[in-house]
Amino acid sequence: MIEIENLSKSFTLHNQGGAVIPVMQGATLSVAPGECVALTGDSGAGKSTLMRMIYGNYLAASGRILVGGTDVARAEPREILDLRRHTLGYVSQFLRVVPRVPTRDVVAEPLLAIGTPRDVARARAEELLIRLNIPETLWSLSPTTFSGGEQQRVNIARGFAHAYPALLLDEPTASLDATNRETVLCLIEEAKARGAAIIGIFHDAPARDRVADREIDVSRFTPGRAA
Ligand SMILES: Nc1ncnc2c1ncn2[C@@H]1O[C@H](COP(=O)(O)OP(=O)(O)OP(=O)(O)O)[C@@H](O)[C@H]1O
Repeated sequence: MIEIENLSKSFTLHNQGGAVIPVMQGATLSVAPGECVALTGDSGAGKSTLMRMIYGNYLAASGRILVGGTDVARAEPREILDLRRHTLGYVSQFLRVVPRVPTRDVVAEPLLAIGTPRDVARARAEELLIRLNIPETLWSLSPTTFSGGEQQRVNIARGFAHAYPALLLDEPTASLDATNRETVLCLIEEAKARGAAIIGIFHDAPARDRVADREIDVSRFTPGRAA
């Protein structure tokens, strides 16, 4: 479902004389449907950078990133948007809040975007909001004023609303209480059971051990570092 071959990436620091910093070299990995692969490695190894390249936020210098047959490294912006709409979900660490949109619609939006009937999309959104303990009194409010933890749970609900065939999870259990953490782990297990290919970053080691089938140490792709 996800196949990454020989991926390299450098950052050009335009505000520092155009210095070119290589951060990744020869990254290769694949994730099958129903499998969860955890990215590990020290801080600065390149875990988030790899995830952002898979999502099409960062351009790769060379290599291939196949997600459901689309090469993200070479895709047109329109293809990337299509891929994100139908195939590839990304639960980042922070909710990007659109002012004035009610929480229920923030969560339902990925389903509405692919033409799901409004009542079905709303029912799924409500199911997730209940599971993630967002009180019903908040559903009609914009999450702009929510606490950090509430925003994170809305973000997770949104990320799991549509049954994406491929899913990127950046620290999905970070700073959650035990009950909500358990719910997120169950959502990941359910996504695997329906065949989603998942790549995750989990600093929560017990969570990683529970849901990940394999670990890939990204340090082995860091230029100048031994694996
Ligand atoms: N936008 C950027 N511009 C320049 N350098 C960057 C940029 N983003 C990341 N880097 C560099 O790329 C390297 C990898 O960073 P990345 O955030 O992917 O590491 P990480 O493994 O996710 O670390 P952490 O566990 O601390 O989040 C680091 O050396 C970082 O300084």
